[in-house]
Amino acid sequence: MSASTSRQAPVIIITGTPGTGKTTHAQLLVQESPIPLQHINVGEWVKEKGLYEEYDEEWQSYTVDEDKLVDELEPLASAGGIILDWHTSEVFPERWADLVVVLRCDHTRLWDRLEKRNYPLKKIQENNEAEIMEVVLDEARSSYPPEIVVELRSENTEDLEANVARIVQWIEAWRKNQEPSEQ
Ligand SMILES: Nc1ncnc2c1ncn2[C@@H]1O[C@H](COP(=O)(O)OP(=O)(O)O)[C@@H](O)[C@H]1O
Repeated sequence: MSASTSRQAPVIIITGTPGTGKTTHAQLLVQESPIPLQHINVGEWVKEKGLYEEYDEEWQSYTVDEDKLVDELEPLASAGGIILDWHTSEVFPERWADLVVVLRCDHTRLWDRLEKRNYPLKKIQENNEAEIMEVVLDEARSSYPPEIVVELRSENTEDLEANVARIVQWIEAWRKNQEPSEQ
């Protein structure tokens, strides 16, 4: 049920606690992918397209209008060839997803990355705790079939390069699998 046979290119969800490296991975993947992929930084999309209900000053984040977001993304997901980069995944319907990558990072390293981003202390603490408690991983595992959910470490550049190479291999295999149904 996960992969749509009519799609010419897959939908890849890259999720993980803020700071684990989703955007960094997505950007490199766009460069390395054997087929064109559009990187959608969902948080940025929400802001640009006004797909939110309100801005929460205390948490310095937007309360997303999930129905609007799904409606906006539906045509792109149906066509395929996108990377959805967001810290939560359950809002994306299972039928969209061909691969769900969950990035993980040591929590002390994550703390440093979020501090550099000038996040308020409360937000750093919350994200740090979420990473320790595997909140994003649990969410992905409870939203998608186990065979399409992959947990990858994102501690350093070696990890980044190895992860992207692995996703590229997965794309090649996905393409091969699609061939018989396209003829
Ligand atoms: N695997 C990695 N190796 C080295 N630095 C990384 C890695 N992943 C992320 N970073 C760094 O951590 C910071 C946050 O990365 P980013 O991709 O913006 O995370 P996210 O999109 O998950 O919030 C950036 O400064 C990025 O360069």
